[in-house]
Amino acid sequence: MSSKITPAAVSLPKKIKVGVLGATGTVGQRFITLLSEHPWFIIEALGASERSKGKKYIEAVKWKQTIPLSGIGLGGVDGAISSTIDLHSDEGRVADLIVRGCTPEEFQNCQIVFSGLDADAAGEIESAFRSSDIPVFSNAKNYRRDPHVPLIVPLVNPSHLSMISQQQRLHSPPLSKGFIVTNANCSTTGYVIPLAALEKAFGPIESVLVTTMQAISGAGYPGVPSLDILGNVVPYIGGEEEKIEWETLKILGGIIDSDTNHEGTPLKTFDMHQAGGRPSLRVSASCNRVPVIDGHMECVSLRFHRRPPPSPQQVREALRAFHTEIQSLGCPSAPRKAIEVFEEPDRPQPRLDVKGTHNGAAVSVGRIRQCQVLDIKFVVLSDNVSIGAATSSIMNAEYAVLKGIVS
Ligand SMILES: NC(=O)C1=CN([C@@H]2O[C@H](COP(=O)(O)OP(=O)(O)OC[C@H]3O[C@@H](n4cnc5c(N)ncnc54)[C@H](OP(=O)(O)O)[C@@H]3O)[C@@H](O)[C@H]2O)C=CC1
Ligand SMILES: N[C@@H](CC(=O)OP(=O)(O)O)C(=O)O
Repeated sequence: MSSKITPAAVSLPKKIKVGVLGATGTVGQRFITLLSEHPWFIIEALGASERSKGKKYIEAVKWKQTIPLSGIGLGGVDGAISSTIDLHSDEGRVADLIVRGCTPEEFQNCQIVFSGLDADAAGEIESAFRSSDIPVFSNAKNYRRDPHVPLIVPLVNPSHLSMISQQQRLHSPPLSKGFIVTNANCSTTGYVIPLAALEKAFGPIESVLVTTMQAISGAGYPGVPSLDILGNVVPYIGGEEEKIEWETLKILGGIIDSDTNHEGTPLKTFDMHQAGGRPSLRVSASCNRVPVIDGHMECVSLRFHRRPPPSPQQVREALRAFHTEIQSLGCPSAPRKAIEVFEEPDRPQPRLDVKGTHNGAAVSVGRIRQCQVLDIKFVVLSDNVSIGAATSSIMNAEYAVLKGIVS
């Protein structure tokens, strides 16, 4: 039985003060770009390592976004029309914020923090924020396997946020506001969205083969040395295949009642895609780094449990029709269409299609065809830094606000 969050009686959100941890990195910069246009969230504080602490943001960061940093405001934009500020006005500028250390004391005014922290630092820092009753929406891998931490792809399983109350209850001491929610690995996020659409339309998938071609920006800045990647393909990304194979099960699975704890309180657990007599889902991933700047491309072949399987045309229609709760609720960062389906035989392509028509918040699928070994195969393209990271965290937070989980 999957556990559902009941809608809270919340009125439309007021301005919410947010912080960004790891604000100088690739994901941190994308957070800032997106938050600066956000209708509800206002950037209150930025944090990074000791290397950056105490400097003005513009001096600490190697800014790599296409919008100039000097014109970026703090967000909370009514109507979310534009973040562009008048350079001669007194309005707050991200560029002038002083970078703080990543301690909860320095983020006390924040109602939410978004984390783009390096995984080497994220474990302790995110835990300290949670213990200080500050909600954390993280991109780092550290807590994805925690049995009480939701691993959320917002276009797939936002209802897993219902596990937050158990996480807070079991924390010592129990928490009223703090929690950790994680995003998935960027390659997992991209391909799990069409998988979810297909399971919704045609029932369980039994097996998946996925081969990734991952952009350099996935490795952060400065990332893979140019002499390793220019004119080359590197057929190994440490830990990536294991993450895709495991995370897919937690995301596509449900939440079930499990045991009781030593006090006799009933506990819930993630079913890892196995409850309700579903056949277990087997995933095999092969990951490659390719000389592309942004956009992870993935070739997917899969077999359905149902026989006969759906035709390529039925698959196409199901992907086009996929509509998610995040969209129905009206989360401001949700794409109008979750999946863009291409008919052209040579699309999607990273250089042409990575942003799509939804500023990187949706995924693109093309080349849907029959597979002679499994049932169906296709290619999926996702913006690894947007839907694969920052946009997903922001959508998770929007959902939590609308459900009254964050106030
Ligand atoms: N890039 C991508 O496409 C994706 C990345 N992720 C994950 O998101 C996280 C961020 O990735 P990315 O932005 O690419 O990484 P970067 O290496 O570009 O940025 C890392 C950030 O962490 C900060 N940092 C490093 N060490 C510490 C420390 N000891 N204390 C406080 N802050 C620290 C850095 O600050 P400073 O500048 O001061 O060193 C910087 O702001 C990682 O966990 C990554 O695995 C997830 C999905 C996709
Ligand atoms: N490893 C991914 C990005 C990433 O950081 O993944 P994770 O958050 O799962 O460690 C890539 O290089 O493209």
